[in-house]
Order: sequence, then structure tokens, then C-alpha cells
Amino acid sequence: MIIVWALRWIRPSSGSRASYSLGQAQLPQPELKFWNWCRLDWTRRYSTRKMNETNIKQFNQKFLDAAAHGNLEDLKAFFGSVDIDVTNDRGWTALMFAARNGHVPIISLLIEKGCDIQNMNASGQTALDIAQFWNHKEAASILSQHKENVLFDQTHNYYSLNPLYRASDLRKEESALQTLKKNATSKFILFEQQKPFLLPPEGDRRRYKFAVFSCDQLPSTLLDQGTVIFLGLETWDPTSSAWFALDVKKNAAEMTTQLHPNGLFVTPFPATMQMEETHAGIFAEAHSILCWLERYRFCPTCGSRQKTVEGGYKQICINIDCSSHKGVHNTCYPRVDPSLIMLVISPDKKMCLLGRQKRFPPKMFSCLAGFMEPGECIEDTCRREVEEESGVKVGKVDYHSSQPWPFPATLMLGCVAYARTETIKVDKEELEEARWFPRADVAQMMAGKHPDGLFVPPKQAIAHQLIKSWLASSSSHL
Ligand SMILES: NC(=O)C1=CN([C@@H]2O[C@H](COP(=O)(O)OP(=O)(O)OC[C@H]3O[C@@H](n4cnc5c(N)ncnc54)[C@H](O)[C@@H]3O)[C@@H](O)[C@H]2O)C=CC1
Ligand SMILES: [Mg+2]
Ligand SMILES: [Mg+2]
Ligand SMILES: [Mg+2]
Ligand SMILES: [Zn+2]
Repeated sequence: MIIVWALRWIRPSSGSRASYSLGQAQLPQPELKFWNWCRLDWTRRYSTRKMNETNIKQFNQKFLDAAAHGNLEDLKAFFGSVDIDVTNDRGWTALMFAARNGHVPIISLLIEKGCDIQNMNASGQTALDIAQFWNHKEAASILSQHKENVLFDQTHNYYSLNPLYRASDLRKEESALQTLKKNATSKFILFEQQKPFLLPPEGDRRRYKFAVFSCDQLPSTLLDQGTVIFLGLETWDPTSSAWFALDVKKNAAEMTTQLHPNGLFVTPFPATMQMEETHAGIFAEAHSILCWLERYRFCPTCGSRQKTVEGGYKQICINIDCSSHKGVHNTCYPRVDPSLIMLVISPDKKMCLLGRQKRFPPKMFSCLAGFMEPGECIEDTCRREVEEESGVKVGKVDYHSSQPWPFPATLMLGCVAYARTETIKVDKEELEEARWFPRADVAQMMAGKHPDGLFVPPKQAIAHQLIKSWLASSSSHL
């Protein structure tokens, strides 16, 4: 009886082991639901492009098929044009299919290419769970070795993968910056009133990316009139390419669109949630600085105008009598607002607390969150915000990972919080609803398979990563 139940639980679909069907390959469900809500779903985005939705599904399915059948050469052909963690409608990834059939070379290649081995299918199984269930010992050994490595890795959240070396010492060297700006190898990304100039997803490319220009490609009027931010160098080598963000004046925007036929100035959210990850990291730096320059044009201390220096990283009050000139004055530097986001675990550790703000997409539940207040430590912010919003009292707080949230400059500090009480009393000003969810429900929500259609934020949100870590840490193999 137990074996029959377990087989139902673990089989990807009906059919023989050698020839089961993969179902519809598609984006992970929470992501799909989120983007549908944002009206940026894949269908619309691809409708005028070479690949329509049906083609994408077929394309993804072929990739999953190659993994399931152990066809290494076929699989290799997909890299670069497929989302390596794409799933079928039951949340099965290529790695899971390879694990199901014990295809060790495929598993090794997928891991080498950076697939996420902690992903779970709609039944809450990882690739390791699947390999162990089907008794593929070598596959299970590779997956468990790698899992140990992953546990010691920090989570890298979306918007945090900025590859540039910031070279902060160069910011003070005005003449060096001027030389770098004119250097043929320097790269410029453009913004208009904080909207980035992006190339939309096209053909096989599934993410937005910046249109990158050299100094020679930009009319001098754009360079002379706009605000130029020094973002950093490509490597620690001082001769490597420098990156700059250029905020063009509004009336120059038309000229800019002529620079690239497919480029667009896009509203940053949610488009930048679908960027190539390193470009999303560069966006986070540039956007936060540009927002700060725009919002702090006048000195917060005396109200005089400010002058931008140090490649956009400092503003100086033009009033020589202003007290901001004495000592180090933090208002001269870019601001970052720390906030906490926490996954609250029930006293019996079997459930987690998720809530809904009114502004969320219907049926989406997420972690509770709140801004740090002055003079508060991380642990107390966490305890205060959870109690304010849900009435639940928190004891121990563990730090998990952080995420820059560049709208305009929040730093999300992700924590796991252990509740001491279970009774919920929602603050209706802040939350519409808060509930304890058992692990099985949360696994269904992650896979977009919850019977009531409930789901969690997409993988780009740190909330998703916190929930995923908790599910993984409470899986049978940890
Ligand atoms: N990724 C996710 O799943 C979620 C992310 N968040 C993010 O977490 C952050 C904080 O969460 P909230 O629930 O909004 O905070 P919160 O619970 O502290 O309430 C927000 C209120 O705090 C006040 N506030 C205090 N300091 C502020 C500051 N520096 N900037 C703006 N408002 C401030 C404002 O009145 C604001 O309406 C926000 O950036 C939000 O976007 C929030 C919930 C889920
Ligand atoms: Mg709050
Ligand atoms: Mg809140
Ligand atoms: Mg608050
Ligand atoms: Zn001043």
C-alpha cells in the first residue's frame, strides 16, 4: 500500500519508465502567475518575436526529453538558449529527469552549467530524493556531494550579481574619470529619468539586457548634458573596461532610441526582474544612485543646491557655511534603507507564516517584511514587525541572505525567525491576511499546484529563496 502510494507520489507521469511523457514544459508556475499578473507574460512578450508560446513549450520539452533520455549531445545544443531550470507542468526539471533515470553524465553537466539542485517538484522532491528513490546510487552520490557544497555557499539573490569591481578609489580622481569616459573600451548604459534603455527578449534570448554603447557611438550632446555615473571596472585590473551609466536629458531620449532600433526606455519594475542576472546587478547599482541624485538635489541640512562629485557617489552642498562640510556627513553619500524580510517558522517547525498585502497579486502569499527603525538591531526589527503585523511572538532569529532592492535603495535582510506563539491577530492596516501553512501546502504553492491556486513570489524575490531553503532544509535528506 505504502509502495503504491509512494510510486504515485514520485512518478512524473503515467507510462513506462523508458517512455513516459513529459507534459507541457513551461516556466515555474509561481513565476508564470506573477508575470501574468504583471501583464508581462511570456505569450505577450514573444508574440511579435520569432518564437511563439507553442514553440517555446516545444523547445523546452525537447530539452527535458534530452535529459530524460540521457542524450548528452542533444542536451548541449540547448545551453545558452534555454532556462536550465525550466520545468514541466509537474515541476520536474531536466536534472530531476536525469536523476529519475540515473543519467550520470547529464547530471554532472547540468550541475556544471549551474542548474539549481535544490529545486523541488510539485510533490516536494528534489533531484536527490528522486535518484535515491529509484536507487541510482552514483547519481545520488553526485547530487548529495554537491548538495553539501551548496549548503556552504551563500545564496546569491537576484539584483546582487553585479560583476563590476567598483574601484571606489578612482571616484576621487576627476581627471582619471574624464580620461576613462573618452576611452574607446569604456561602456555606457543609458537611463532616462531612471528608466533603463534595454533590449527586450528576442529570439532565443529570454531576458532583457542593457544596450551597451561605447563613447564613440554616443552623440557628444548626450554625454555633455547628461548625468554620468562611474559604476566600476570590469575587473580588478586598472586597464580593464570602465562602465558608466548616463542619464540622458528627457529631450534627448528620442535621439537615443535612434541609437538602437530595438532599444526601449522601460519602466524599471517589473521589467528589470527579467534581466540577465549580471545586468540586473549593474542596474541595481545605477538605478539606486540615479534615484538618490534625483531625490537629494537640495542639501538635507540647509536646503541649498548640491553639486555632484566623485562619479555620482557624493553630493556637496554649495553653501560653504553649511554644517554638512564639517566632518563626515552621511547626507553627502548615497542612502540605503535596510529592511527585514522573514520566514517565520511555527513552534513545532512544521508550518511557516505567510501573509498578503492588499497590493499583492490575488492569491499570492509572501514572507512578512518591514523597515528597520533607527537604533534597532536586526533581531528586534524582526520581532517587532512580526508581532505588529501578525500578533505572533518571535524568539530566535537567524540571518539567511540579503538582496538589494533598487526601488529606490532598500536592502532586504532575509531572516528565518522561530515563533514562540501561534495565535494570529492580523494588523489589517498592513496585511490583508496571514496564515500558517504546512510544508506540503507550501511545496504546492512553490510549484504552482496549490488546489486553491495560491502561490508564492517568483524566484527573483528573496522571499522565494527563504521559503525554498526552508522546504529544502526540512526535506528528508538534510
Ligand atoms: N519580496 C517580498 O516578498 C516582499 C517584499 N517586501 C518589501 O519589503 C520592504 C519593507 O516591507 P513593508 O511591509 O513595506 O514595510 P513595513 O511593514 O515597515 O510597512 C511599510 C510602511 O513603513 C513606513 N516606513 C518606515 N520606514 C520606511 C522607509 N525607509 N521607506 C518606506 N517606508 C517606510 C511607511 O509608512 C510604509 O508605508 C518593502 O521594500 C517591500 O517592497 C515586502 C513584502 C514582501
Ligand atoms: Mg510593518
Ligand atoms: Mg510589512
Ligand atoms: Mg514598519
Ligand atoms: Zn547644506
